[in-house]
Amino acid sequence: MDDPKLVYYGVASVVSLYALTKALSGPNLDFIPTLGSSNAILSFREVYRYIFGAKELCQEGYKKYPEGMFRVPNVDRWNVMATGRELMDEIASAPESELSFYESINEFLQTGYTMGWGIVKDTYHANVVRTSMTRNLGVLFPEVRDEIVVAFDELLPVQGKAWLTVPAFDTMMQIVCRTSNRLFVGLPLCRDPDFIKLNVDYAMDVIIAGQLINMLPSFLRPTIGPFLSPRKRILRRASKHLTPVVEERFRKEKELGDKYTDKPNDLITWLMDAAEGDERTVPALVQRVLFVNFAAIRTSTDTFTHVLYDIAAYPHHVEPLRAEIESVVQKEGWTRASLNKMYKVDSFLSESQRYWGIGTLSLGRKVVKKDGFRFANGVKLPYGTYLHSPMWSVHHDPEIYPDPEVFDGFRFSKLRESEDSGSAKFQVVTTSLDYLPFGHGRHACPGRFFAAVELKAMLAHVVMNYDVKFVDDGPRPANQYMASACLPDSSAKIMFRKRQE
Ligand code: HEM
Repeated sequence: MDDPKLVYYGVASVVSLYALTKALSGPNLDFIPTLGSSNAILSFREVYRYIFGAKELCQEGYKKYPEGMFRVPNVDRWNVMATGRELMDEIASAPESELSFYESINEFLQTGYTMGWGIVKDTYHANVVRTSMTRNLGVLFPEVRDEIVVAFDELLPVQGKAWLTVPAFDTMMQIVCRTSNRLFVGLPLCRDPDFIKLNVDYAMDVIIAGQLINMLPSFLRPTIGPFLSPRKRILRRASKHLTPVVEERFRKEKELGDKYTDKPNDLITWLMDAAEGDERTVPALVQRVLFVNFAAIRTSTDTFTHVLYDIAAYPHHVEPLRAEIESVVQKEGWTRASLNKMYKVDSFLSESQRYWGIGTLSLGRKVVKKDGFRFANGVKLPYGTYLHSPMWSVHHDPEIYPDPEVFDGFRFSKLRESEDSGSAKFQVVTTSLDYLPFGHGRHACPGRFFAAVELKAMLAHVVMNYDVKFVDDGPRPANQYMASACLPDSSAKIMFRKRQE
């Protein structure tokens, strides 16, 4: 690219194509105020600001349009942001037939191509996670705890007083993947290196493939989409591990009928019990296990890496956390019920999610009602509009959270203790219009009960067994802001040593 003219023409074509796409596609939203220019070409500066971190742009709109709406430009479309409790409440409670969570997420991930059309058509897994998985968290807690202990021991073999340096994100990803799969597929598969690796790879590859497919014009997607998708490749790898397990369970079911009472208590069984029609086949069940892994692993790993950085960045929390955990465990041991009594542990996780969170937006929806979605205030958004709420701004609003720029790991436990009988209101799993890391309303994350158990047990394990610090006693590694994502630095290293008394 020595010729500057080529660069110029290249940039000019991309800008024109982008402006043309945005101007021609998408609904007319001229009546919603914009930040920057409302002209498709001139809004390019805001597109750039959006891509390199929606946080600041949305904060500007949140201040300028409280209890209202504004729109921010993404590369190929406008995103409408709704602020204020009333509008957010309407979004969270709107039916799927009017504001669709699934259409919004499926377009982002191109789910049909990246994870199969069965997942798009039938979302029964959400119910399985919400009901069977959550119901079993108490009885399966010893397994979750065992996997955490074994995984940390194997991945962090600290000795004496020596510090051990490890890549933070990759190490936590391994531990989260193993621990989650102890509940999903059980031993020994949850520890199989290839099974872990393929789930980790899939979690990363789906996002990339989804974005690439999104760049294609719709008419090319059916032809090119499958080639860009990692689905078949990963499904083949996963089938080697899972197909014999699922086949064996189908065989026993056929042979023993009602007498098949010693079914393993895991995700595979819960899915088999709930699946119907085409979804009750071996390949569909294998794909479904992969999908639940996708929903669980990246979200939980990013969240826990933030938590780990916070332990190192705000070490004055460690002693009070240790005192709380020690006192509860001495009386009751390690159980799900005892974890529920660790208010400070719960609070630290809540605060980390409030302060950083893995995204800066929440309540992503697409208007799918043919004649548009009308809010109670009379504003009507046309069919096809993409809608969000600026979560980061809500979480940093001083009217909602006093001193929002202070990281106070015990902010929520203090609120809980000040209410009657340890109110459920300030627990990490309780979603609200003021607390949105797991969404809110109809589609609030069904896996949050499991995620909370797993991440609190990991946090408690870390503070009870290790000292943690950044390499060279440096500062907290900077987050990576990309569009609406707020990701912890995934290349930073962190140091552990055996806890010194
Ligand atoms: C800290 C970890 C996690 C975070 C931050 C998180 C966050 C979210 C969010 C924001 C949503 C969308 C909610 C909305 O727009 O209203 C969601 C949906 C979902 N999550 Fe999670 N999640 C986490 C862990 C998990 C885990 C461990 C599982 C499974 C075991 C899971 C399964 C799902 C599923 C299936 C949905 C789709 C819900 C539906 O179909 O209505 N998530 N999650």
